[in-house]
Amino acid sequence: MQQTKVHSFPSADQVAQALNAFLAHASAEAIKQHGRFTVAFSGGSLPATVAKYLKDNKSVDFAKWFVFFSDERCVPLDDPESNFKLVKDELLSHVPIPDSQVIRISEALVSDSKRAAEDYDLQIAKALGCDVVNQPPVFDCILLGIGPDGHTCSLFPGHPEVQERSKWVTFINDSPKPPASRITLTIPVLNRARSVAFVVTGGSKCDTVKAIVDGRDMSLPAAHVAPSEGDLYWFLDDATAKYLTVNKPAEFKL
Ligand SMILES: O=C1O[C@H](COP(=O)(O)O)[C@@H](O)[C@H](O)[C@H]1O
Repeated sequence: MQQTKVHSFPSADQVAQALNAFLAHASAEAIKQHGRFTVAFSGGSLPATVAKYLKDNKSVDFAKWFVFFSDERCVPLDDPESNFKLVKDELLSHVPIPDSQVIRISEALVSDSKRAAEDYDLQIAKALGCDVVNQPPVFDCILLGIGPDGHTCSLFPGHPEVQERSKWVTFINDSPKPPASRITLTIPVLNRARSVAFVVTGGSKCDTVKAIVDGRDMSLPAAHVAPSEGDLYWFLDDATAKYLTVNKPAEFKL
């Protein structure tokens, strides 16, 4: 891992402003270096925070974005539980990302999570032009949330998917948080990204964030996220970061 950078801001609104600056910068750098920006979104509370200012940022070249999902619930794409629908409603419907560059779960396979995961793996390989066996995917940025139980993506404490090291996308049919069937990126993929950013606001997960960031409690799946080459960011509000003893500047510097 290059560096862990923890930022804590007085309000969730300021977290959204910092994320806007962070993603505009990460996007511009990636496009300068290799002509596109590949970014994976989580669901839950994250898309609204990420999109709040970003959706109106005219400096971002959204036409060169390729959007993926760090996890997805196995439900139809218009279901309120769908992470794709969340990201679409918050961001994709407001910015000019070509639909063909939004790599989503195959709706025809949502009743079979194993096949949906295999298919998503192939879709990622095709979109990124990599060989899934020999060239595992390297995303420019992966945006992650956490649950109060320390889950991230659909990697839940005590579940075998957390230990998956050979597949890049796997599936779960007994998620403790509904819906039960999901697909998810695995730890090796998260740890090959050029940058990973956790976004947590609201205060209710302050103990969990403390256990992950300060405690490195490996019983919590989010503590396994440690990009080998990339940087790891935490974008927090003060209510969530209140127990952290690490340095946590309230600014994001380019
Ligand atoms: O089920 C999920 O939960 C996590 C956390 O969601 P939040 O609403 O507590 O922020 C989310 O990151 C993940 O993508 C989602 O599928």
